[in-house]
Amino acid sequence: MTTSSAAVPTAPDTDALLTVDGVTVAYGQQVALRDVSLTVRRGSVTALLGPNGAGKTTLLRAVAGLQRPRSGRITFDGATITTRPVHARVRAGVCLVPEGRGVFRNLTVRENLLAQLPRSPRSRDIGPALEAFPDLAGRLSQAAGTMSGGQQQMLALARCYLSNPSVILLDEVSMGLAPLVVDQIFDSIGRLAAQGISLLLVEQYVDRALDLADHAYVLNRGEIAFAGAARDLSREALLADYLGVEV
Ligand SMILES: Nc1ncnc2c1ncn2[C@@H]1O[C@H](COP(=O)(O)OP(=O)(O)OP(=O)(O)O)[C@@H](O)[C@H]1O
Repeated sequence: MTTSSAAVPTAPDTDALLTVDGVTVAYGQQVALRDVSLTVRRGSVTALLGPNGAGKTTLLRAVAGLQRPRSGRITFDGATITTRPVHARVRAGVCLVPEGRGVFRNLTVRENLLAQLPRSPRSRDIGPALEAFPDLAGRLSQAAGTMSGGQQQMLALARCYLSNPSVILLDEVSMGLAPLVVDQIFDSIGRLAAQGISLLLVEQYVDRALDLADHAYVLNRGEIAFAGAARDLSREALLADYLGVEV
């Protein structure tokens, strides 16, 4: 019997940390994601771009376990996690910084950080977060809701960081912040990436996202319109070719 070249198995993508494979998500009759596939490689930054309503938040929520796909598969670190509950995904190393920050406004900075940790007293150490986000160290007793938007966003990042993630899903972390503060946030997430944490970055500041990213995907109306190297995607091409906006 002869073997054809088509029968040669392809090597598994050992670089892949997170894989979204043919995922469809619908809200009732409305399909928000249609057969979407995406890979986040170990130690890489992946930008997920697209217009309002494209399905970016829905994709992050599906990966985090907040939205059940209608079909398709999500794998993380070699295991299928499509139907695993949120807390199991956090424990495995998947953390979401949601749109709107997701900090407890009435709790202090210290309480917000402690709330991220397991109950066991031995593991109640918020030191690593304060080392990574030193601006929070002087604000431990301050109610999170009384801090600036940028400081709250830092706290949201610090909370994620404490769960010792392998991948952080960032949903428009720069939303509503002044340009100088956006710089600080990007510096912080650049430092997380430099530590080897993979990032899946949904961002309205396309240029900044593409500067930081290795890979990029463009979602449009629930479908992938571009997948490739971030350096191959300019802001102009994104607008003109994928979103149909004259530039
Ligand atoms: N809870 C929901 N119920 C019904 N439809 C929803 C719900 N959440 C999102 N959608 C719809 O799903 C589609 C994708 O929304 P999604 O928020 O994922 O897009 P997005 O790309 O993150 O947009 P934005 O940049 O505005 O946040 C949109 O048409 C939206 O109206």
